[in-house]
Amino acid sequence: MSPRLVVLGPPGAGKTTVGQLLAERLGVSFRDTDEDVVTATGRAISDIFTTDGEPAFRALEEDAVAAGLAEHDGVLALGGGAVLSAATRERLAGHAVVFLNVGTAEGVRRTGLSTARPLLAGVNPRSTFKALLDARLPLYREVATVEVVTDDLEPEQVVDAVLARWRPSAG
Ligand SMILES: Nc1ncnc2c1ncn2[C@@H]1O[C@H](COP(=O)(O)OP(=O)(O)OP(=O)(O)O)[C@@H](O)[C@H]1O
Ligand SMILES: O=C(O)C1=C[C@@H](O)[C@@H](O)[C@H](O)C1
Ligand SMILES: [Mg+2]
Repeated sequence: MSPRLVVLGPPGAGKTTVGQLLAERLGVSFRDTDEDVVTATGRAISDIFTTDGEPAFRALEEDAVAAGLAEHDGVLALGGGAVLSAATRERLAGHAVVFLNVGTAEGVRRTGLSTARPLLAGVNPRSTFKALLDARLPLYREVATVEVVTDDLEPEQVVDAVLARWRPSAG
């Protein structure tokens, strides 16, 4: 079993929003590794980050991604930092992987009103977001088979762009 599509990108790129819409359009189910970590631990992601630290969250996330890739046949959204794991990047080889990109200004705008994102909770979310994006862009691109820049698109338009460019050659 293998996901039809894996969706990744930075916070606010729309992995959850667009991933759900993509699943609806394709008539398949949606799964989100952030949600899987919350379900498995019974804890909020911000609590895991604050109490146990980021490495503990990354270990849980790596397991959630491996399980999702092995068990899920619909659309699988990964946490924004999942690509930081070399093991995860290796596991993504051969999958249809959509990179939803978003620039700093729009990414901060979309995530700015939420306190649920521990990595962006500091004093300067803009510089934090930019640093995160700079560090991760090569990693997202290393594993992606399709990239869509979402800044000027509504979620349904992002879905249209993904479906227009994704060729389901792998089934
Ligand atoms: N293309 C878009 N245009 C406008 N708003 C968007 C778009 N995509 C997502 N949003 C909005 O941005 C916010 C963040 O979207 P979403 O939660 O889907 O991002 P995410 O990539 O799953 O983030 P995270 O990494 O934190 O899980 C939501 O309020 C959502 O409605
Ligand atoms: O970009 C990140 O590192 C994160 C994104 C979210 O999806 C969550 O996985 C968590 O808040 C960390
Ligand atoms: Mg999400």
